[in-house]
Amino acid sequence: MAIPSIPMVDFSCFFRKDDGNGIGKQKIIDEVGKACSEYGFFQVVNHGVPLDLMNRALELSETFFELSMEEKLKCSPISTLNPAGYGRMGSYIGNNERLRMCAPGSSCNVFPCSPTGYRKTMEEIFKEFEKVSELVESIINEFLGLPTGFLGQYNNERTRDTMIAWHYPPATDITSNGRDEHQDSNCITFVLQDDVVGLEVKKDKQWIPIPPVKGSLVVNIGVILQVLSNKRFEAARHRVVKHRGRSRNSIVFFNLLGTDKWVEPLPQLTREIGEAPKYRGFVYKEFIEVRGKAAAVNPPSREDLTGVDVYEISTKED
Ligand SMILES: O=C(O)CCC(=O)C(=O)O
Ligand SMILES: [Fe+2]
Repeated sequence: MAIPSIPMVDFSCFFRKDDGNGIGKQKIIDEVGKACSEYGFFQVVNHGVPLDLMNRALELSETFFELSMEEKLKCSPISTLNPAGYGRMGSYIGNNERLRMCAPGSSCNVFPCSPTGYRKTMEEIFKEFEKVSELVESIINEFLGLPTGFLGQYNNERTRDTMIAWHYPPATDITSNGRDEHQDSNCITFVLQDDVVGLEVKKDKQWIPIPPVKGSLVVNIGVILQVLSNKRFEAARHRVVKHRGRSRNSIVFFNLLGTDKWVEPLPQLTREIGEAPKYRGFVYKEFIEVRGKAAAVNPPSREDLTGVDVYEISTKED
């Protein structure tokens, strides 16, 4: 049986002045909506993030992760509560590594002096990711038939957004595990991958590889949009499998919600059209706490498996 592939969408008409009567944009809105409903994933080209900036960010990240451990550890988070900085998954050398950053200008950011220009490049691409995430959010807003600008006004705290540069050393005989199967706990995620395969999405119990395509970004839906959309969209489960011969670098941008936000299936997609909500409402930070507690019980790498199922309203009759 042929392995299906996730849809590729071209956003160029959103950057042209001559889209006639908007037919081109409507086609893209429909394609994005269909991809989010069927896969929770798509790839996008002509998204507005400059290609040379994407290449530079990946190259500089690769150079950073090649530095000595002593140098990299100088970028450790400034406190245990600090989200930004260098970290390894597990304690042994050769394991997956990451450099996490908060919004440019945030006092929690820790950047290396070398390679030169790394900080500037990462801050630049962070800003570009913010723009493309606002565009995708507005496309989703249209597809769901919400009042113009509704999702943008609801999800209006950009200071919480996060970006992670990942480095996955090659697979060994002991492990090929890059990231365990998980759902993202945010609204929308953007992945810039280098040319090494590894990212996979689960669809109908089958793992579908997401091939690297030069100049493209991978977009995936997080659990918050799954709840808001009353499960019209699924936050697909995905994982990273390490390559046998090569290391892989990616830069992942997470569009996150303010921690005090109330999350529930939107009334426009439930009450107002006579549809039963599939989830109970919750405050976003409550969900983060639930996940944190689960992580304390389960091995930490399984943390992301805890989804929003705990808020699901059972439709079975007792
Ligand atoms: O590195 C990647 O391609 C994806 C990583 C990922 O799924 C995540 O950080 O949530
Ligand atoms: Fe993820």
